[in-house]
Amino acid sequence: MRIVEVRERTFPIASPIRNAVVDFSQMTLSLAAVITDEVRDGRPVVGFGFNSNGRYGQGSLMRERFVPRLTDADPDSLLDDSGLIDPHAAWATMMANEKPGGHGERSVAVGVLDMALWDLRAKLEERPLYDVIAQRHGDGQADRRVFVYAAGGYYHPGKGDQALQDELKSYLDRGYTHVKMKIGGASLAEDCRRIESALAVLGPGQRLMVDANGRFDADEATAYLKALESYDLHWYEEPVDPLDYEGTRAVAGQRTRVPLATGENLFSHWDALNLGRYGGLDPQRDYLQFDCALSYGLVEYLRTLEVLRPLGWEPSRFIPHGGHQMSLNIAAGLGLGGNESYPDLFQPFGGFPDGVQVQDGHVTMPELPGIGFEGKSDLAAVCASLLD
Ligand SMILES: O=C([O-])CC(=O)C(=O)O
Ligand SMILES: [Mg+2]
Repeated sequence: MRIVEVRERTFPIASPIRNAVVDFSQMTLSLAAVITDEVRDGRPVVGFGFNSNGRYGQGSLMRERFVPRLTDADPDSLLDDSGLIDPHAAWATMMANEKPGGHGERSVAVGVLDMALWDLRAKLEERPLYDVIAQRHGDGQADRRVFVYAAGGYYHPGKGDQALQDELKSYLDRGYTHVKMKIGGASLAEDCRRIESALAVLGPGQRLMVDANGRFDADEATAYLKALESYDLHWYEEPVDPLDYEGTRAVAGQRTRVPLATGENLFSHWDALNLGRYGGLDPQRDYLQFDCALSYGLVEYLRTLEVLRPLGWEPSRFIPHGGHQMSLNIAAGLGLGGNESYPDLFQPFGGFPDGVQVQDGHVTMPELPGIGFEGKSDLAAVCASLLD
């Protein structure tokens, strides 16, 4: 079998919301289709992938470097002994002639293609990707029940505390137990009022995460932490710039009972390892949120898990950013702590296959071949549009 063509297109995922640092009025993503000459049920087998919110579409990098490397390669060099596409070999081919370090936007372009290659691989095996991952890289058995939390609580023009409460309550009504809201885009006093409004809806039990999107320096982040300590929070996310390991360490060293979470904007296993080495985080208390769709895909994510394990980080402390089905499959296949979800945002790319309900803060993965995109009809239609 061989890859005959890779198509990509940029799609808008714009939304009139903002966090502490960016608004999403111009947000886009790249969707890619890896098309093969393997025919099943009269149709070629195609793998799909896309990046999650936050880093925009990466079509030019794919067109100029990563796709030609795949399509120009000796087709046999991309296969393993079973004669099926090997995402690890394809990854090495895409990354030929790329220097180490400087993990900017190329990690997004490769992450999109890596996702499509894993979707392809699992479809060729006619199995759910979580099974492929569990067998090849986990303990052999996937756990199809995955914790998910609802991310939202953005700043929005004219949105008051009542609207925030209504939003968060609607997530609870849809089966979520934990919800996330933004902080750092208003004064500390206003954010405290918003947090209190949210907690009034949620009740006790550390059911609220707050996300500062890397907005603060260490002193501001620590001042926020002092105020946050009086609330019963599940975690305090990205208090400082993700590359500010010293700042992370300063916040983490305050010895509070508020867990920290970070990592969605670190894009390589080296960056992750540096966070683990120098960020002062506690593997018993804190959480890591690396998102394969932004950071070179599952091939690199496996390296990240591997280098952090000796520092005490078990897969259960990883809860990826991004709200996509790829990370749901990884969570089920490798026993991660769960996955983010955006119930009302970034559609049709986020979310779950049709009919999958959130119950008691968990979803149960259906048995669909590949990642499962074809089981979500609105997403399947967008994927299919790439093949017209
Ligand atoms: O607002 C964003 O950029 C998304 C984000 O941080 C998250 O989902 O944690
Ligand atoms: Mg975040």
